[in-house]
Amino acid sequence: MATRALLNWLNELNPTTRAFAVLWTLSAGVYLLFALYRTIFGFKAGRKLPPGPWFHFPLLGDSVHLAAGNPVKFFFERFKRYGPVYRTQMLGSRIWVVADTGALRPPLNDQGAFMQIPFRSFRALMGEDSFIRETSFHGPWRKLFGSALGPPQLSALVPRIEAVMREHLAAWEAVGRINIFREARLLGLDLAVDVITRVDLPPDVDRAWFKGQVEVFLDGLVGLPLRLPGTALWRALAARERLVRVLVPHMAEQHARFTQEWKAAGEDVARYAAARQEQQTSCSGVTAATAATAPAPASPDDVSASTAAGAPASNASASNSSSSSSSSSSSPAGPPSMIEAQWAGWAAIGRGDLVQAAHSVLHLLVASGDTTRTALFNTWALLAVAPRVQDELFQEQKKVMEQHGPELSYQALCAMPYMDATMKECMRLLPAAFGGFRRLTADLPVGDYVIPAGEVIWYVTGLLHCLDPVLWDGDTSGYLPTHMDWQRNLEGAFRPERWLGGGGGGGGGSDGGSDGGKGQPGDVRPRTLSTFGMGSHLCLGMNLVYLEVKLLLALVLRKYRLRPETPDMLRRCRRLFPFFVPERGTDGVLLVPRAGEAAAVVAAA
Ligand code: HEM
Repeated sequence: MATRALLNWLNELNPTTRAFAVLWTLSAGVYLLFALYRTIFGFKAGRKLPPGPWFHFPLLGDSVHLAAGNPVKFFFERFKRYGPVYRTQMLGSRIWVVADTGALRPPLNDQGAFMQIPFRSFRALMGEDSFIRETSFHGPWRKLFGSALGPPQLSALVPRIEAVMREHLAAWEAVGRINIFREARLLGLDLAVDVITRVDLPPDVDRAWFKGQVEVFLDGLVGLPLRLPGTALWRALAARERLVRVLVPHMAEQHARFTQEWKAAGEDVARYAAARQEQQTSCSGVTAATAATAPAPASPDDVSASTAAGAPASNASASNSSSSSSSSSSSPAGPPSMIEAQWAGWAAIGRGDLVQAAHSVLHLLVASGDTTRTALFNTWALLAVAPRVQDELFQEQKKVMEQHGPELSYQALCAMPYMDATMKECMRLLPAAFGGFRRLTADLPVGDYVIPAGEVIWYVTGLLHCLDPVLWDGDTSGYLPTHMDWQRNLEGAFRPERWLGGGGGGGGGSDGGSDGGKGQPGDVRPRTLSTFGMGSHLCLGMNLVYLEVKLLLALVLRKYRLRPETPDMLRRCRRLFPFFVPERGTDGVLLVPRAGEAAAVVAAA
């Protein structure tokens, strides 16, 4: 009956539409059969495979659900249904979400797995290879990269970061408000291009044009893998070509210098790192590498290492070294730059050519561009709706100014425990990165299940924070546990004081000697902060990001209160994945001068 009705309907269509309908139905059928085949027979028999939803939207998978809704809520629902390991689909890739920190430990420490972002669009733009997977020299390479971001280097970066920020602040002050979403992106781009990567451009290339092309490139990274004219990936690939064309001739000289040094070090990362460190010590009189290399935490859930490294170390000797940590303009006798560290990594796997060197600049912009802007925006967004926290921060700034004067030096930035706590709390509630991926090279047992070698696993930051063994009591009956429900209970969820408390909920005072913040009995220090990764690939830019966000907040909050033009901006926000995108027109924040208060403090200081 139904078949006859279908045939009649088809007969009534014009030939072109009919052909199209038949083709579409056939391809949908083939796709479904293929998906079924892979699900049933795609794995070796005899293993208990983790569960997952039986249906996924073709190509898009769970990105459909995630695009409109709170992703933590979404993953928490899945966790309730399937437990700590389940199958999902994202942008054409099958992925296994793993929320069991014990099971994550080996893969996150490069045992039976390597780092790989599975999204095809990302791989098309960034390439398939990565030297970061090479365990034989990953340790020395981390040391090399880390030495470009030690306390002396960070200290030297402060004035540059501040100059860029002050320029932006002047523009916001002129109109008395900030569109925090757009402005965070522009500021993030300026910091990534002008300060972190320090791209040096030929005089005839417009920097604004260059940054515009970088934006197009970044926009194509996480999207549908469609290389069709007009798609984000298509435009990003074209932007990449243009950027590389500009960079290649201009960086030839610096790259030639690097190649010479690289050869002199026997084309070995450890020896190159040692040689650079030697030069650095003899140039500036300080050894940055020891403090710079954040040690990988012993285990993924041992976040004490990651949280301890989550802010510039207060006791680090912050030399006022003027040594450059720039990429394009550093001299070979100075400390290594981040880009040189990248080049060493590529050269070590036989990719030391100039074109790859230009691609490395883009890789560094990816590592630092959207992540930094998301950290800036997420922090602003939470603070704008939390006047209590703003006031606590202002009180802390008053003390910092009394002790260090009005200048925002590296030392002053290291003396802000409540600000550190606020940053961590923002990164816990609204992580600037949604986790990391590993491709398994060996079967991974998780509880009763086994994920086969070859599959991709994903630790979802927000879910791990939700299941924090210290904050979560195991109750799955509610909407979301209070410590993550910032959309409906901001005061209960957003509590920087947690990070100042000890294990028993003692409130402020025990972290770095702060007396800032009003702790409550429930303010227990969280165990999990995975925003910057876990295990042996813990983010190397973490201290830099903390420094940037703290500097911006100090600059703004010393003079202004932030007041959102749309007070329920956070609740109205629909798009949170992969980055928090507010509803159009709701991200305006007013700069309300602190009038006499601020002026009096500055005068006293
Ligand atoms: C808010 C900003 C940032 C966030 C949230 C972030 C997050 C992360 C995460 C989650 C990882 C580990 C990935 C994994 O385990 O799969 C990572 C690694 C890394 N990040 Fe960041 N990142 C940020 C900013 C930066 C910046 C500014 C830089 C450079 C200046 C940077 C450089 C790196 C590098 C080089 C690694 C690889 C480390 C390794 O493989 O040993 N990141 N980042």
